[in-house]
Parts: sequence; structure tokens; C-alpha cells
Amino acid sequence: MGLEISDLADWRAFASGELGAQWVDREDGTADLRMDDYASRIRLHVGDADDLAYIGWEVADAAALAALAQRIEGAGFEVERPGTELARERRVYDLIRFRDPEGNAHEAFYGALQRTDQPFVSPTGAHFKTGAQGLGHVVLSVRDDQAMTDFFTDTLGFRLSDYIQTEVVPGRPLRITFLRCNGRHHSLALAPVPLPKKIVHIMLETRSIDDVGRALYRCMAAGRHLSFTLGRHSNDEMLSFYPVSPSGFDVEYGWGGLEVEDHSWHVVTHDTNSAWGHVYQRPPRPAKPENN
Ligand SMILES: Cc1ccc(O)c(O)c1CC[C@@H]1C(=O)CC[C@]2(C)C(=O)CC[C@@H]12
Ligand SMILES: [Fe+2]
Repeated sequence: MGLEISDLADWRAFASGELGAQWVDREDGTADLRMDDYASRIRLHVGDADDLAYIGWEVADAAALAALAQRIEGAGFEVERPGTELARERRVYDLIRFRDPEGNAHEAFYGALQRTDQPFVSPTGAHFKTGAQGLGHVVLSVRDDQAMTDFFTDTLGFRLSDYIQTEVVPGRPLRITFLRCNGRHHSLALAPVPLPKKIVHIMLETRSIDDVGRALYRCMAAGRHLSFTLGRHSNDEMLSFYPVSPSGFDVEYGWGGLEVEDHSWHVVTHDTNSAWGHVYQRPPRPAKPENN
């Protein structure tokens, strides 16, 4: 995944110092966040957007990548094949680029570089649940959730896990769509909310509940605002909290998410976000400018 962020130093303190990802400065001025053996899980590009730059979806091999490209083109969407130079920069063997119906940039790749000779070491001792479930999940703010759902299911092959139908703002019913592409309950969720950013949050999952507890107290000690307090989700049973990143969007930091098996899963609709907790915290008012 690529993020365009305005302040590398703030992100280093947050993502590495509080959340426990491993920070790697790169010669081109970008930085990589490592969460496992992969050389790069999240690439931070410096820029003004403070938003999602692209989402990278991993496929099995060259044949799977070619078949995916064909499906996307067959559905009438353009596919870019940027070739070896960008592939090397992304630290993968090959990739394609395309846009979803609302213009969000996606990449699909295979052959990610692993650094088994330089093992992942978290500065806080955290361990992340990645592997066959990928790096976590991302929630996009969408305008037309049916068109977006159709694209991700019919064209890309995602499966619907469930819906959550709630009124976060009283009188404004909201239906969030949760989609999976592996055993993780959702790698992508679509929220029809009129937020200024494409990204609502990204979620990182740890292997130990203590990793979540430690990160929560590191964030609190750093004075980090929490958009939602600690809680447990109704659908994927994730125990998590939501600190606001230096870019203004949230990061969900959780443990204990459900693993879904295709043959036994059926779609349900939940009418609540959480079994408990996840209390919304209004953002603090910006400090009054000093009189001078
Ligand atoms: C409800 C839920 C289930 C599983 C998740 O991984 C997850 O992040 C959420 C929370 C989604 C989140 C919310 O509940 C409050 C209202 C939010 C912020 C939105 O407006 C879009 C995403 C919503
Ligand atoms: Fe989430």
C-alpha cells in the first residue's frame, strides 16, 4: 500500500514508535514500513494529499496477474503495465495498475521481495498477523457503493462477507459493505460516507492482545487522539482502537479478527458496529492562535 503523507518525522514517531512497524528510510526520499519478512508493506511518499496513494493486491504468480488484467480489461477498465522499473521500485517482480469506478488507484503484483537475511524487528516488540491474510484491511469512502461492490466482486473476485447497517449520525442510516479476498474477514470495506479523504482507515492486526494494549498506552502517553476507544467489532470480532494518524485519517490497531472459510460462511447483516466499546471521541478543537 502507498500513502501520500506530508510529514515523515511525525509518521515515524507514530507508525514506528507507537504502533511498532519497522522504519526503513529509502534513498529516493520515501520510507518503508515493514511488518514482516516483506521488504515493504507500506510505502510512505511525501506529498500534500495526506491520503491513500494506491492499494497493492498480491496475486499468486505471473499467470494469475495476466488473468486478472484480462478480467479488468474485459470489464472495460484500462490496465497499465508499468514494467520493470516501477516493479523494482515497489520491490515486486511484476505489477499492473488500474483504477476502480471511483478513481482510486490500485496495483496488483506478484513476487514480493522478502528480506529473510534482515529479519523484521519491531521497535516496540509487536508481531503482526500478515502472511496468507495480507497486511490488514482498508476502508474506502465511496459515493456509489453498488457500483464499487460490483467492481470488486464481479471483476476482481472479492467475496461479500457481510453488511453493517447503523446510524452513526442519528437519522442518517449507513450501510458498510465488507469484502474479502483471503481468510481475513475483510481486506476492504466500502463506506458510503461523504468524507473528504478516499481512505477512512487502514487496519493493522497483531498476534498478541498485549501488542494492542501496549500500543494503546503508547498512543495515550504520546497524546494521540483516539477516534474510537478500545472495543470489539460485531462482525469480524476484532478487538481494536483507532488512533488518528498524523495525516488525519485513522489507523485501526487490532487483535483477534475472525478467519473466514468460504465453504461454511454465509452473508449476514449486523445492526451494530460493536459488541462493546468503540466509543467515538470528538476531535479536539485546534488551539486558538496567539495574539501578537
Ligand atoms: C463497524 C466496523 C466493523 C469492522 C471494522 O473493521 C471497522 O473498522 C468497523 C468500523 C467502521 C466505522 C464505524 O463504525 C464508524 C463510522 C465509520 C467511521 C464511517 O463513517 C466509515 C467507517 C465506519
Ligand atoms: Fe476496520
